[in-house]
Amino acid sequence: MSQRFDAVIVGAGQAGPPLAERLGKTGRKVAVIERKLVGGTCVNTGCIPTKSMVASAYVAQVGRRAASYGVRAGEEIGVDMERVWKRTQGISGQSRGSVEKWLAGMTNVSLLRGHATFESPHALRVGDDLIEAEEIFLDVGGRADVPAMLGVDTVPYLTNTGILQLRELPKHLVIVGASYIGLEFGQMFRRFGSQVTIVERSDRLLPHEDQDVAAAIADILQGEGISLHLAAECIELRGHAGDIRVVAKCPGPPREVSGTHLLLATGRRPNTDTLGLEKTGVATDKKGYITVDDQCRTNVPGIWAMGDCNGKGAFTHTSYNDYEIVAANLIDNEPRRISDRITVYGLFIDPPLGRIGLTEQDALKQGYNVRVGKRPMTRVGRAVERGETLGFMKTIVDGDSEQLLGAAILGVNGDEVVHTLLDVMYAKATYRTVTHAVHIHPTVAELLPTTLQSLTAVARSST
Ligand SMILES: Cc1cc2nc3c(=O)[nH]c(=O)nc-3n(C[C@H](O)[C@H](O)[C@H](O)COP(=O)(O)OP(=O)(O)OC[C@H]3O[C@@H](n4cnc5c(N)ncnc54)[C@H](O)[C@@H]3O)c2cc1C
Ligand SMILES: NC(=O)c1ccc[n+]([C@@H]2O[C@H](COP(=O)([O-])OP(=O)(O)OC[C@H]3O[C@@H](n4cnc5c(N)ncnc54)[C@H](O)[C@@H]3O)[C@@H](O)[C@H]2O)c1
Repeated sequence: MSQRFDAVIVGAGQAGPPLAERLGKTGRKVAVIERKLVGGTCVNTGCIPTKSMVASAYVAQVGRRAASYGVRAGEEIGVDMERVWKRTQGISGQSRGSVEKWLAGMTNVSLLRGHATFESPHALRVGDDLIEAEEIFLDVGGRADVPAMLGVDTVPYLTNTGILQLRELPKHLVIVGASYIGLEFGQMFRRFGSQVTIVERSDRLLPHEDQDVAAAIADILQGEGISLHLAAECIELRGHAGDIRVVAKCPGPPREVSGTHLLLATGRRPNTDTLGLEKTGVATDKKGYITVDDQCRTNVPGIWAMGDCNGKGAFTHTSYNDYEIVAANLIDNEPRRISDRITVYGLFIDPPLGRIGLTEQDALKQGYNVRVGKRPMTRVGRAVERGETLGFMKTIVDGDSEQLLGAAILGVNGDEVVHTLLDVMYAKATYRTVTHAVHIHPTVAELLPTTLQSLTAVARSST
């Protein structure tokens, strides 16, 4: 059967549903095509389930430290993975249900179930149906990228999807990849009670972060008993379920770690390989990310790409912002641009890292007159009162314009506190806006003015 719509959105992740609502309200007849679970990665296998599990892991950790707060916690802390799983599935399921209900209530919007592939630039096949539209918006997201390691075809492994279904605690979880996914899962499973080993090919954690930030994160994780094996390349997988070995064959002599379970957290790839893009002429880069301009338009008129699949961001907030950019330009005649976006993300280990703008190393590379203000969390009253003093606050300022270039807040509430500085950056105000502001006592944010009053010049060679 052939059906005609004014607009079709492929993928009901973070950008698709809000755009459907806006387009439907303009009077367009809209179809949203989803092949699997409404809500996409974030709701079902990403942010929401992982942050729910991070919360369980946090409670376990606080429980272990209860005596230091003068609290008698009773018996030894134990984690019931079945209940952690049920809680996580409950939260994720509730969120998915909300998106389903939201979509169902939208004016002029139909949800079609199935995998969409292009037949031509303005026609998509979904099962037996041909869906045609002048405007097509791709929000197809991505999935775990599994490298072609030796042994990967025979040795059982988990990705972010499978690990969320574990209902028993792994005795020893080995993780390949020490970035967002590897570190968040690594710390939470350690706190649940697993032995955890993380194997990473770079010679330090998080090479895109400043050295001091990466080193502090390594200390935090090692302090909880996580083993880090860095500079591990040419990885070969060996063994079988329950007895898995990860062998790094270079550089230097082979090094082997073994465990009961294996998580591959080695990056993501876009879901563009099964879209039939070759029938549209839509350009992609060599990794398969759809090439878009500053308004999320592809090179083919009438086709847009939003979210993880365009490679301009890899977060829920960047995907949602892509929707805002498309809606602003297409519906509101407002020239919003991807390039106006300031880098912002959290790494949800505990304590969390809140990051905005440039790192110190990147600011120096870009030739700024860099000034850095730093303060350890041991000198933040609120952190001391809470007994959570790991990490530090770091602010990076351009000495010429006095504008904030970036910040890294690794510490209790760092993921929230960093927004104080982000909004000042969006306002293009100078850092003195923060130093002149009166903040609530006792909070972590109240020490941002003091941190900014301690700015010192950084020489180019210091990173
Ligand atoms: C473990 C993990 C934790 C994360 N934690 C965070 C976090 O804390 N904060 C954060 O900001 N980001 C986080 N992310 C990233 C975040 O989940 C993604 O950036 C976000 O979900 C991207 O949204 P999207 O709409 O671009 O794509 P997705 O959410 O992936 O949605 C794409 C949708 O398209 C559907 N689809 C794909 N191809 C087709 C097709 N051909 N036909 C029909 N439907 C199709 C898919 O089924 C999917 O539902 C995390 C990711 C992972 C994996
Ligand atoms: N807090 C958050 O916002 C959050 C949380 C989880 C995931 N995410 C999103 O998910 C995406 C994917 O996260 P990720 O951590 O899987 O990927 P990533 O691309 O950030 O990091 C992959 C890591 O694996 C290492 N690696 C890759 N191949 C390897 C190999 N063959 N051997 C050893 N090490 C190898 C890389 O050096 C890198 O450190 C991120 O881009 C992020 O946007 C975000």
